[in-house]
Amino acid sequence: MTTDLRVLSPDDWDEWYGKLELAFGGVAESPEERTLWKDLTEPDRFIGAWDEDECVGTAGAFDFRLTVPGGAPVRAAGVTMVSVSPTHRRRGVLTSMMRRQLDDVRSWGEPLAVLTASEPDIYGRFGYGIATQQLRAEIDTSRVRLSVPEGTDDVRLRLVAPDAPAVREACEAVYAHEVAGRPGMLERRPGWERLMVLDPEADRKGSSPLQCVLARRDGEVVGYARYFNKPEWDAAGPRGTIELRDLAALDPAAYAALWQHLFAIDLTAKVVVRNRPVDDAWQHLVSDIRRCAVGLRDSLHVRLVDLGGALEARTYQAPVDVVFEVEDAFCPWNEGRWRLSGDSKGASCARTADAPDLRLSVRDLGAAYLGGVSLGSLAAAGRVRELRAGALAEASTGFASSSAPWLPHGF
Ligand SMILES: CC(=O)SCCNC(=O)CCNC(=O)[C@H](O)C(C)(C)COP(=O)(O)OP(=O)(O)OC[C@H]1O[C@@H](n2cnc3c(N)ncnc32)[C@H](O)[C@@H]1OP(=O)(O)O
Repeated sequence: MTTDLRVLSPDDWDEWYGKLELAFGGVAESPEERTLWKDLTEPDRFIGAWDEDECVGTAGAFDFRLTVPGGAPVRAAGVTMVSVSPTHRRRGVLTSMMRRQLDDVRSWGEPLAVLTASEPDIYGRFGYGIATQQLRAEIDTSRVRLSVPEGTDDVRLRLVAPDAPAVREACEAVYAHEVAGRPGMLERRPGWERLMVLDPEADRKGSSPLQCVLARRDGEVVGYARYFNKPEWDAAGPRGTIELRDLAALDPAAYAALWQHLFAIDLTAKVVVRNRPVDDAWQHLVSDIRRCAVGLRDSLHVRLVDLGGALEARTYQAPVDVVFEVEDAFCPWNEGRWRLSGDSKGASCARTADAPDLRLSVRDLGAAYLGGVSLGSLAAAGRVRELRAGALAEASTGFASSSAPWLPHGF
C-alpha cells in the first residue's frame, strides 16, 4: 500500500484531528480541549499520511526545551498525536511516519525526540527507551499522618480561581523555577499553561471544578496545588477523594503546607496522585507508607537522534571516559563507536576507532540518558555488555542524576 506523507496544512487540521480522534476510538473530546490542541499545533512540524483524498495517519513533533542532567534546556522534538486509521493498520504506515519524522528532527538539528506512549510496546523498535517513570499513589488520609518541617506554620494558604490571569502567572513562575532543577521537565512555552487549568465540565464526573490553593510567605507566592475535590460521606464518616493535578513549591515548608492542606480537607479520606516524581518528598513526611498504595508507570520515552550532540548536551555526576559501541538500525548515522569524556562541567562525544568499553543499543542509551535508569540495571538485564572491567560502574555513576527525572504532564 502506498500512502503519501505531507506536512499538515492548517486548512486540513479539522479533518486531520478528526481522524486522530477516530483512531483513538471515536470518543470526541470537549470543545475546550480540541481548541487548545488546535492552538498548540505547530503545523509545519506535523504530518499526515494520505490515501488519495483520505487522511489515514497523523503525527506531530512539538518544538520543546527539555531539562537534562546539568540543568541545561536541550531542544527536543515532542512526538505527539500519532495514529493510523483502523482500516490501514499493520501495513507500515506508522513506520513510514516515524522514518520521515526522525529524518526531519535530524535535519532541524534537534538532538532528542521524546514521547509518552499509549502503549509502551510501540516505540522501542524505533529506538526510544523508557527514561522516566511517574509515581502514582492512593493515600489513605484517614489513617496516614504527616510530619511537617519547621516553618510550615508560617506559610499562608488561600483558595483562588485557577484560571485568573494573575494566578496562572504566579503558578507558572513557581513551575519555571522547578524546571531547571529536574531532568525530564519541559520549559512551558506561552499557551501551554492553559493545559494545566483545562477543566471541561463533561470530564468532572461528580468532582468539583478545578481548585487552586496558593501558598504565600511574606506576601510572595512560594507554591501552589491544583486539584479536584469529590466529597462523599456516610454514617461511617468521610469517604471522599482529592485528586491532585499538580503541585509545585519553592521550599520544603511551602511544599509541606500544601500537602497538609490536601490531607486535611473535610469529607475526604483519600488523596489520589497520578503523576509525581519517583523521589517525591511527601513519601518522607507520611507516617505509614504502606497505606499510600504507591505504584509506578512508564512516562517519558527518549530517543537520541543526534547521539554525539545529545551526550554532549548533558553533564556527568562523576568523570566518565568510555567508548560506547552503539547499535542503531533505524538511524544508522548513530551506529558505531563513540568516545564520551565528561564530568560535572561538560562533555565531548566523538566517533572513535578505539576498542569499545560498553556495547548497547541506542534504545538503552536513551533509557539511561536522563539519569533515571542505571546502565548497571540494564546490564543486569543483559541489555548492556561490559567489555572493559570497570567501565560499567564508571558510566553508571556518571550518568546518574541527583533528582529523579520526571515529566509533569503529557502532550
Ligand atoms: C506518541 C503517541 O502519540 S502514542 C499514540 C499511538 N497511537 C495509538 O495508540 C492509537 C491507536 N493505534 C494506532 O493508531 C496504530 O495501531 C499505531 C499507530 C499504534 C500503529 O500503526 P500501524 O501503521 O499499524 O503500525 P505499523 O504497521 O507501522 O507497525 C510497525 C510495527 O509495530 C508493531 N505495532 C504496531 N502497533 C502496535 C501496538 N499497539 N503494540 C505493539 N506493537 C505494535 C507492528 O506489529 C509492527 O511490528 P513489526 O515491525 O514487527 O511487523
